[in-house]
Amino acid sequence: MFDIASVDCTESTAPAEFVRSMHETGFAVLRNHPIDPALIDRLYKEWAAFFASESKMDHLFSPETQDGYFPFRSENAKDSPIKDLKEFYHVYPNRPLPAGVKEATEAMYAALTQLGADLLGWLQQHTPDAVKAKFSVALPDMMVGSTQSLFRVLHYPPLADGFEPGAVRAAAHEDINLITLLVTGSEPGLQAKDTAGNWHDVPCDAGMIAVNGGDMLKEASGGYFPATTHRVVNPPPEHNVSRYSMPMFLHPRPDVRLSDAYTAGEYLDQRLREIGLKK
Ligand SMILES: O=C(O)CCC(=O)C(=O)O
Ligand SMILES: [Fe+2]
Repeated sequence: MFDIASVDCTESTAPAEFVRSMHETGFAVLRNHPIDPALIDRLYKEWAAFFASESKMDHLFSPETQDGYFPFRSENAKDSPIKDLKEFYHVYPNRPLPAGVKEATEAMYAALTQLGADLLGWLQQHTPDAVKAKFSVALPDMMVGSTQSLFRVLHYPPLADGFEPGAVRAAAHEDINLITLLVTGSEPGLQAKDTAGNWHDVPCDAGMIAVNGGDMLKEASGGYFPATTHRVVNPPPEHNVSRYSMPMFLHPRPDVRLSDAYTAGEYLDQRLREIGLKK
């Protein structure tokens, strides 16, 4: 049974239901959450204009700081030889942003950081004591003072004629970080894999926020919270349109100890090399 909860954040049962779903499936979907729908709409409009403009090339990413614009086909999933069919922009705090998106993007970054801290509080509260004992500090405290969280704005363009066989919008992968808050895509396509290897559509209507656990949460919890494999499938030929989505990857401070084997900083460096974003 792979039951991704659709959690109404205003219900008293929300925290426990959220944590059950994160344990059993690695995913949960939030309704009635505190992120302003008008801000979500504004962001999608402003970023669509950015990706449609030639001036996006003036904002090419910096290999050192990893912020900025990553052109079409920059990234491959770990162990995948084929680049994904996407372009994206990486937002980090205290880095310049294109003028047309700056204000709303900074507001969204702050709002998702706050929501993420609240959700980590829910996880901390409803994790069994034996698992909690593994955390070097409480989960929300891992984020205090962190400037590492990454807000990624993704554009998957319509598929071009004759695109490389086997290429997909986003190949199967796990996220690296603690938890991801995904301001849901403008189009369907996100799927999560259960432990038997079956793929399930992640239910995300417009305005919902999908949450999933990453490798760092799995590492810190000794596997109690899985880092569920997910992917974005290509659209059917009769509906070949752009898709936008906006994941916020919550990253602890680099000095935070995840496990006996790794600090968060050591863990991140290793994974960025594997996905071709760092040399
Ligand atoms: O576009 C999506 O819905 C998911 C993107 C994703 O999984 C990622 O960027 O890690
Ligand atoms: Fe992902």
